[in-house]
Amino acid sequence: MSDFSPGQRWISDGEAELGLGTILNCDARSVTVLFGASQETRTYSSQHAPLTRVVFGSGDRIQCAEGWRMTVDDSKEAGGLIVYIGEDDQGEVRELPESRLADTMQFEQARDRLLTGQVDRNDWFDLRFRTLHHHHRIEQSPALGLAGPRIDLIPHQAYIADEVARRHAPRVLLADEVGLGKTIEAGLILHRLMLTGRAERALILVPASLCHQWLVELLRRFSLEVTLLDEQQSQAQGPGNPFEAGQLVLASQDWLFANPHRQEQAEACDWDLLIVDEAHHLEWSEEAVGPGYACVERLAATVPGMLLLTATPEQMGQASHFARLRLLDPDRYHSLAAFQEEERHYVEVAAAIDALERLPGEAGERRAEDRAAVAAVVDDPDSQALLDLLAHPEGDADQQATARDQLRDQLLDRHGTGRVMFRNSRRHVGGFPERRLHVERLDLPSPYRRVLRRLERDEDYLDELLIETGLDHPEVLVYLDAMYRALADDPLNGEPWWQFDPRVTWLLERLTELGDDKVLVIAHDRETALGLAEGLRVLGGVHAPVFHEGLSLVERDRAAAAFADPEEGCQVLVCSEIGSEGRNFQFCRHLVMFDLPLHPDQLEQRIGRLDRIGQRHAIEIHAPVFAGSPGEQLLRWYQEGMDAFDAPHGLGGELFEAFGDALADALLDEESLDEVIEETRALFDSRLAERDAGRNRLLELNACRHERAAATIAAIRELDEDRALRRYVDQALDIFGVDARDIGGDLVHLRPGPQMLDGLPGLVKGEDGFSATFSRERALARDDVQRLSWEHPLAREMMGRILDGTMGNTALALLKHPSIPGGRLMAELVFRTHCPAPKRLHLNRFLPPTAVRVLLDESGANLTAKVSFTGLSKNLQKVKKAVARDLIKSRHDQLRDLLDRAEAEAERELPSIVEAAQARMRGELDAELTRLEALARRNPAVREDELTALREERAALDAAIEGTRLRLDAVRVIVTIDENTR
Ligand SMILES: Nc1ncnc2c1ncn2[C@@H]1O[C@H](COP(=O)(O)OP(=O)(O)OP(=O)(O)O)[C@@H](O)[C@H]1O
Repeated sequence: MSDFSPGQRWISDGEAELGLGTILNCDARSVTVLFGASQETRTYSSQHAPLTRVVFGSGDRIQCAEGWRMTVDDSKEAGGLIVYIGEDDQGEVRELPESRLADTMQFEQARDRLLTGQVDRNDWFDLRFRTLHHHHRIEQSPALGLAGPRIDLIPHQAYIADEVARRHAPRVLLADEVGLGKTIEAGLILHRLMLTGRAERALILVPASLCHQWLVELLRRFSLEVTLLDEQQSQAQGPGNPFEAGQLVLASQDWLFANPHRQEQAEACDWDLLIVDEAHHLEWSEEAVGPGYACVERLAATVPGMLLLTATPEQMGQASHFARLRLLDPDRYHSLAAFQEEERHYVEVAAAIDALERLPGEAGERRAEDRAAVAAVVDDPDSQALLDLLAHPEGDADQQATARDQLRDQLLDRHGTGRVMFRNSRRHVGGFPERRLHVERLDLPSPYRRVLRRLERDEDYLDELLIETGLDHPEVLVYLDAMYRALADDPLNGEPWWQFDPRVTWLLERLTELGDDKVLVIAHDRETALGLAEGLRVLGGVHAPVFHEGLSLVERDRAAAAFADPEEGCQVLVCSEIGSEGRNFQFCRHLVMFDLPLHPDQLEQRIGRLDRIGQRHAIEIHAPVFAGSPGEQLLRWYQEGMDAFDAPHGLGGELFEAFGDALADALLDEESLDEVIEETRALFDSRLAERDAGRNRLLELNACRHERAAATIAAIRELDEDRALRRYVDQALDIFGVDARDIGGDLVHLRPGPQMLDGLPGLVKGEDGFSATFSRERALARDDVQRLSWEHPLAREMMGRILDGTMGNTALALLKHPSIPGGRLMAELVFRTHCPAPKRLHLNRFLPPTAVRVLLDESGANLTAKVSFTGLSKNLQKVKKAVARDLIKSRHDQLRDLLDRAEAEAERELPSIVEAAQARMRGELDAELTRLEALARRNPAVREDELTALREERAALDAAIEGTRLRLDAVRVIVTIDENTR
């Protein structure tokens, strides 16, 4: 006999998402149900229909198909149908037959699901509670967003990422020396902003040659999937705005800067962050603004956050450097003259910081001098008090250490470009390999000699040559092969340059000598690189891929990969100057400068391909030069004028500006060259001394504050070593149906199981899955292995699905306990704080969803403090769903009562949660606000909009936290059974 009658409301146990069903017809064999909200009809066997009758009780809110709502007081039955009686929102008493209930009524809340008999597996409930617990912990970690990426923990990077990513709409210039990890820093900042909800959309503009490297780094190291956009992709997108194609869009500067229509489309989008790599190419001068600069300037006017990356900020001159700072903050950087004046003052500040480190020191003149040096730059009573404490001869050592740190931080905060620009140098970071220069003097071959001799004899010939070749000065003198090619019409210049140029045979010999060692060759010009590769092939049978700006991305990546492969790869890669910029070749230690660049920063860029984090050997720089040629003079200028091959010093740009023209004129005249070298050296030495004392010293001190870096790294390590992660992930994978197999060596292979829930990142049914490890070190050693962390997309997806969905929000379990008789009921309820606020406020750092657990026995006594979640959970036994549903039906009213009581118990906890969150928020933001306000009075690098944003943020957070409510998140019914029940 069936219990069904037409018009009754039932819900599907297996497909609750269909919504509320209505019985259409039924007989002894089958029952047909219409699910109106989803327009689906299902027919089941009457005996085994997976359906649960929906019955509401007193206090439940229900909705009529016409839209009005009421709170149920009572119910009656008429012709097999329930009629609910209660008050509508106007206070009017109404009746509502169940057949008139809205089809769309949601059963997502734990209470509704439980009372309509929808119970999940017991272990899902466990996982839900644990998810809430861990999520609450992780969201408050100071390492959030920095702990997941697969990178080594390097202090200056951790410091910059933490300092920048905590700011509102950060706008900074990341200007570490070549190869110190600016891409990694930008990736970390982006990752943290994304994870904390402070940024959702970013546009990343990089030179074409680096697009693929960025794409791979962001994916492999940060698990960030970006959309690579080019003209072909844009056209394939159809008529819409192609920049809307993804949250993170990566595009080549070469493409965008040349394409006004695409620029307009990029500007029309809402971005939170703009990242521009190799930003020294954005040219600006008072007379002319380059197309790249103009494009970025327009974007900068609307995009709130901006990261500009360059290793050589002054490569295009100081004015151009200033112009880039202006992009970041036009109010602060309005006058180049004022900026230069400010920079002069940094020497004084750096001296004060050095003096500070020595105080109190021995009594005497030195102490007085040091004190005076600090006093000269201190102009407020607080700092003065710190100085007094520090300089006191009998002061307490610990207090003095704290005062020293505080005063140093204040001085760094208040002076210089430190807030806007971060520049770490090798000198400051330490631990980089030695560089060794090997110069090979070769005889000038006659075709080159012919022209140079004539130049020496005939003063007018240079002009003629420039016109004839179309080359610039001094390129025509330094790149003799290019000059030779340009004179191709000369009947004497019949054979290709590489046939007679001794650098080619010299290189072939070097390659043989070096055996298996990889060799990177850089030549200034693309034609030289191509010709050289041909020469190597024809004259020596050596295959050398060429890497230059004319190649497509795919071709370039193929060439780089062919070189990188440790076993199969070729020994040598020939690159042109621009083609190699930003690329990672630290697996190689021999660099051949086939010729020399004309700008010291380009020289440094070349060496930087190898001298990068991860380089384990001394770097061997091989430079073949023609004896007595302009190329050799240029080498002397670099070597004798500025020790350019020894280590980066960041002064090249200034020296080039001062002496570049004189050098060009002196390349054919040894005597005047000696003078240029002497003058260059003098300026270099004095700038070096100033740098150590002044601007760069300040920048360096500011680019990595060691205590903060250490604290950030400690917080990351804490998450790395969190043993709960492995337990949690194992449990979650099991529940989501992912097979996890230990494959040794700290590795686990994850494969989709037959019952896997769909849509997990990296796991597609029928495919193989991926290998992963929890160990940072293992993940760094193996590119093919992913690193599992709390921030891995798979962990985040599983946690998100649980927290945002209904999974495990109801359960029923049995408890067998010697001291509790059978047949008793308990309810374990988990309430969760609910505090709606815009994502960008990142409210979770102060008040992440917080669980309040309440355990009641059937009399309503609160057992929460006596019985812990884990203590209880491990003694519970699972039960079949059908049995669970019957048990719930039979204890319906009692359960409703317990749910109401529990709510009142939980509410008692709310004020202390709110108070604590408010205290945390105020403690942190008030301190930050006070610091910024104090700073803003002295350092114009603090933007007014930063202050306003912080004040608004504090007010918005205060209001949001104040409005926190508790909601029932999950409920588990526990029924006790006798000891001897099996
Ligand atoms: N924390 C890190 N962990 C692992 N590898 C790193 C880390 N930092 C940097 N590297 C590696 O060092 C190399 C240089 O880093 P990156 O490319 O970010 O430097 P850069 O400063 O942007 O260089 P360039 O000035 O040439 O553009 C890259 O191969 C990068 O993967």
